[in-house]
Amino acid sequence: MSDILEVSTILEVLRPVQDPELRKSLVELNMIRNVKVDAGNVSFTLVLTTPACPLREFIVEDCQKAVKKLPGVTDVKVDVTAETPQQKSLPDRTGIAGVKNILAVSSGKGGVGKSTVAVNVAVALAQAGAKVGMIDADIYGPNVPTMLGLSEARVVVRQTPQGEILEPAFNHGVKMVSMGFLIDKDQPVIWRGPMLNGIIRQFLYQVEWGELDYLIVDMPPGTGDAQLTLVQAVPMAGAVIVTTPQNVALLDSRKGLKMFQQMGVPVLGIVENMSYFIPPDLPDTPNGTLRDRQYDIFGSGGGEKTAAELGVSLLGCIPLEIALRESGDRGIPIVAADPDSASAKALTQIAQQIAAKVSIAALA
Ligand SMILES: Nc1ncnc2c1ncn2[C@@H]1O[C@H](COP(=O)(O)OP(=O)(O)OP(=O)(O)O)[C@@H](O)[C@H]1O
Repeated sequence: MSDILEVSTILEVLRPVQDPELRKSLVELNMIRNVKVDAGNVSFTLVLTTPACPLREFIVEDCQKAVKKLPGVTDVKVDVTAETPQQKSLPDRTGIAGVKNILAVSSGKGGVGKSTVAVNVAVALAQAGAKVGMIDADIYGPNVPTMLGLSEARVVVRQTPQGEILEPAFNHGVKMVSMGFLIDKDQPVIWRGPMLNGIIRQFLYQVEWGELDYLIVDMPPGTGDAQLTLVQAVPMAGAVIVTTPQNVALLDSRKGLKMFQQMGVPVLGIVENMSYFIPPDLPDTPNGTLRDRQYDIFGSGGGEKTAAELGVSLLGCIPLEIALRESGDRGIPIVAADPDSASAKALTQIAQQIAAKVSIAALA
């Protein structure tokens, strides 16, 4: 039998079996390893990110069912182990020359303020003296150019002996390329997998980034193929997950966290956006200004609780502030437009925490 059953055949039948939470192939997630075939006996290792995975029995059963369908298979043995992100090696990912740390800013859902956080963290890091680049990979709503005051910018393509090189746009101390530069704002775009992968690779490897301390990637929301392509392409120093108090406990953030962990990318922490509301322009009262008041519209403490449950840090909470939206629309990020505002202070502290966590992770 051993001459008919091959390792590649086993992997082929296992390919449709998905991680139930991420809804992605176990084979593509590199969770199936060490496949062995001895006559009709098949064995392999299933590598989880946590030994306490509540769905492990289901996953094992799905794998066994898939392999047992193959003619000639008499027994399927699945060894289950867990590998923490730090233990994972990244043999197939190529770094970008001159770029020290690539960071992903992601969210489970759209509209939670992911781009706002990514842009302000980038500008805050640049204000602190770091060399910073940004890739706006949000195919659904590439709004980083507007937020950085670069909505009219276009990438310049230069022909070099090594091929095409893109010159990034630059403002507020940040170099940036965006999906928005490539598309007509009024035309809906249907990105096909290979085309999107090509552009992502071009943004990573064919941009004149020069020396960068941080390259921040504003990811598309969710955990789809584009996200997977990005995390698989380059070695990322860490990921930051942005959420709102209402979404914080939802499966979306958990899924994002799991995707990064599964792909060996350390999750630096969660940012809770729109945590509370600070009313503007309210009169002074004998007991101080009403501006000092904060309204916990969506309740409080959710981010902290979820971060603790998921075993990651809460990097900070950003208030819902009209000035933050206005500064984004005007193309002057709040950390530059009004550094003393509550949201700017929160964002600057978040940037400092990210920088600290990246350097600690680099020493580990
Ligand atoms: N804390 C906040 N206070 C006020 N407005 C905010 C805040 N955070 C984000 N916004 C506004 O909410 C809108 C959506 O934010 P943003 O574009 O950053 O979200 P996103 O998660 O990147 O969305 P998408 O997935 O659509 O790209 C923007 O108009 C932004 O200015």
